[in-house]
Amino acid sequence: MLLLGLTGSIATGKSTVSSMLSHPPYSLPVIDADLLARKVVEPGTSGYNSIVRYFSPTTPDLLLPEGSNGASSKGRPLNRPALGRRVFGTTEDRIRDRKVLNGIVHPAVRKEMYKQMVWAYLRGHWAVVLDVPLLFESGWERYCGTILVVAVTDPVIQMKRLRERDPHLSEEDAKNRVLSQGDVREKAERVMRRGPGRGVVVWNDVGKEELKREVDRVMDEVRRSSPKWWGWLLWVCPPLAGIVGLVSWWRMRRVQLEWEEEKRREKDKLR
Ligand SMILES: CC(C)(COP(=O)(O)OP(=O)(O)OC[C@H]1O[C@@H](n2cnc3c(N)ncnc32)[C@H](O)[C@@H]1O)[C@@H](O)C(=O)NCCC(=O)NCCS
Ligand SMILES: Nc1ncnc2c1ncn2[C@@H]1O[C@H](COP(=O)(O)OP(=O)(O)OP(=O)(O)O)[C@@H](O)[C@H]1O
Repeated sequence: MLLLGLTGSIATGKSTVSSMLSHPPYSLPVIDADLLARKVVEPGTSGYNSIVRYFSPTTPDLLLPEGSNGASSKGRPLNRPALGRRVFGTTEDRIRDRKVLNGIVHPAVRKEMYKQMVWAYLRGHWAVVLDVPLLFESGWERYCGTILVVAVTDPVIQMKRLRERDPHLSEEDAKNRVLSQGDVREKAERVMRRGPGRGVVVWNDVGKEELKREVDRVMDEVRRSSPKWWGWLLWVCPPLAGIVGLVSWWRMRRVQLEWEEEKRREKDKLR
């Protein structure tokens, strides 16, 4: 089964693309990391308790008021925009707090993702989509046979779509969110290093019709490098699937390390 990583940056169109991939003619199962990241911090979970322990002394509005939607005997839900204001941004304390939050949420999300991947494999799907906004930042890159980056060439389009979709965000909040992630154009360049069919970019600067055509174009490329019959062969022969998975992991790890080394060298030159 092909692990098809789907990433990009905030509001570049990942959810729109994942919805296209989950419908015919693709009908692929989608594992949505954002959705899981919400589930693992619901009141009563250990993720919720850790967040409340660390953030509540310094964030008075961390929880939604009593009687709000989702409140139960297990506690009041997190006030996500307030927590977002605490962790998104480029100052030292925001970066530190973001790391703390990631350290609480990411391991729990990974566990849920493993469970859903096994389930998709048992059901015989030729591929499963891993919709992970922070795919490169969280180290998932090497596990994916193919990575699809949804990108826009113009950051103004990204900000405009973000503010139209989330009108509750101020311009500063929206900027802080965009700046909290790696540049999507750099992600697009990075993914191409993986080679044809292993790294693909869907450009999403124009309308949704054009986006659909872009998705069809890149999925043709993915299918050519990972045809259905190959998926079936791996399914009926789990040891072969294990070997192929290991080889792919090793090759993609090399691509990842080479990229990181190159970026380190570039930074050193600027010092
Ligand atoms: C800070 C939180 C509570 C804000 O919640 P809110 O509902 O306002 O935003 P939402 O979760 O829908 O995220 C929107 C987008 O922000 C970006 N984003 C989310 N978390 C992070 C992060 N830690 N670093 C950089 N970007 C992030 C992603 O592109 C995401 O798609 C929430 O984003 C969170 O818990 N983040 C930490 C967990 C995480 O990394 N989630 C991403 C997938 S694993
Ligand atoms: N080609 C397009 N033309 C016009 N609007 C678009 C296009 N693609 C996406 N959008 C809109 O832009 C907004 C952001 O798209 P989407 O939610 O798919 O992004 P995302 O990358 O999943 O965001 P996030 O990282 O916040 O989850 C949505 O309101 C969506 O309808």
